[in-house]
Amino acid sequence: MSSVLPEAFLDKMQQLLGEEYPAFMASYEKPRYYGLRVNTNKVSLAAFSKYNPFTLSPIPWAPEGFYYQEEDRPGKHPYYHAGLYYIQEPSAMMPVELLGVVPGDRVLDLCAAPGGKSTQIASKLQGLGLLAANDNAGERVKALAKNLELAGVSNAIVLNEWPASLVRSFPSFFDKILIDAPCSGEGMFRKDEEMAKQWEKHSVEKCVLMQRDILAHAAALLAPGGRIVYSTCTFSPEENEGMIAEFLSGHPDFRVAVIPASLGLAPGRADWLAPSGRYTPESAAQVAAAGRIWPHLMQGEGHFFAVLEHSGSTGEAAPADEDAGGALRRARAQPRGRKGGGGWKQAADETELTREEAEQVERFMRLTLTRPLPGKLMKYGSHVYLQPPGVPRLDTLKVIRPGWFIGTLKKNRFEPSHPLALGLKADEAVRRVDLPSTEPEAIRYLKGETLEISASLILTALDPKPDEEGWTKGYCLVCVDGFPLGWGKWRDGMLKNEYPAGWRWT
Ligand SMILES: C[S@@+](CC[C@H](N)C(=O)[O-])C[C@H]1O[C@@H](n2cnc3c(N)ncnc32)[C@H](O)[C@@H]1O
Repeated sequence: MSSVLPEAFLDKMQQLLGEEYPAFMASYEKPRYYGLRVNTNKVSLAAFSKYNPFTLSPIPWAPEGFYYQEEDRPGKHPYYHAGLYYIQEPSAMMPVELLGVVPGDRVLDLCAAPGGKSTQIASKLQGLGLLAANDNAGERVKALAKNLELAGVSNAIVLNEWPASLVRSFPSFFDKILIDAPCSGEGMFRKDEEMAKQWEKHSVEKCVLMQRDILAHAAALLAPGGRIVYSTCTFSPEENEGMIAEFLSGHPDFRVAVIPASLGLAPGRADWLAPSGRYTPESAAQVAAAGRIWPHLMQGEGHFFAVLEHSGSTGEAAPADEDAGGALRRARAQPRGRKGGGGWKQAADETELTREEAEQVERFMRLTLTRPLPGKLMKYGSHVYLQPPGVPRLDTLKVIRPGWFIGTLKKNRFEPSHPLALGLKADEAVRRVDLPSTEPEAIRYLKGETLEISASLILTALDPKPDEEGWTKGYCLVCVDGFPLGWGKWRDGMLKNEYPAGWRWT
């Protein structure tokens, strides 16, 4: 593999690493690592270990993360379609671990597509608080929305914005912000040879410009006392230590928090920073507290991480042992800013359902679900969403999902969405059918086939069971080993397949 690495990159790494360079180069001849992360929003680790069909071993820095073997192919299992895990490079699980998310936090994932870290944040939130997942790339943001829906996330909004535009709607709003920055990707060359081929000498300078802009706006989006994690998958000091030193020089109310030694990270390389007019010697010295994953030292691809803590509105540093929820409580006490003017995408009152529309949704819920769902009902066009509490007005922003997409208003009826099915627990549906993952029916369902299912196989969480004739007829949640896959419509022994075409097993 080392033959595809660009000469200029190799020269640079040799200069930086000195004696360590041969060990670094030897890592390119070793196979890459494969990782998956269990979605604890849907299944506990203990329950997953009972069902797990793969050969897994734990990733030391991520409690929900596991290495798997290449031949396991977890993307080709019905559990993938139930959103029970996300396939993610092991090092990429570190930034969210460092963010210290607790249920109830307001979290912004600023550069979020395709959503690996957003789904991890959502697992940590456990359905409480708010995740705002944003990416400025129009195509990539669609994958982000889909991955959040597959993961069954009900408390997220998805935005397609530039950071500067977010500041107008969310000034000093978020308790935690993740910046998984666009970068020159040098740490990914072993995983993806194409990235090595695309690397060019000037990519670092281009990325630095983007990173500077993103970091500056993130500071304005953070609540007093909040935390930013900045991460890249590249080695270049300009995009890492240099960027952080520069940020600290312009933002004296932030400091780099020390990363627990138990995570086993190599330190930030303050010694790689030459004197520069862009940062002070004091800021440069602080970056030693940042962390790096080196492919020759740990079982993952190359990454950089810095935890940036805001000192709090009083100007005093937050106590080191304060729990992450402390930042949240302080932040909650702050008055929140409201939107700025200009460029309305949809007037606020257009998002309200008419009485008839609200009744249609309510009727569906009563007939199909065992309990009402929390959140504020709203519509964008004919699409109905449940928005988590605490979201300010979004009408100046490009909104991809203003909340959990639960269904569509049709003429005189409400049609449930696929994301609604994926965000439910099996016992929340009045009717469900449970397909074993070991039988072919689960895959036949995922391929879009109609299934023959006798009435005796329609289960319900209602106790006592409904006694009216024909209760088994209607929308039925199709599950694999007890985990929702999607909707079917049952009638007279046939389960009409409602699995959407764009999601099907191929
Ligand atoms: C490293 S990738 C993010 C990967 C993602 N966090 C994950 O775990 O799946 C960086 C992302 O930043 C986005 N991006 C680039 N410039 C941006 C900007 N100015 N504002 C917001 N997002 C940006 C890119 O479109 C890209 O999707």
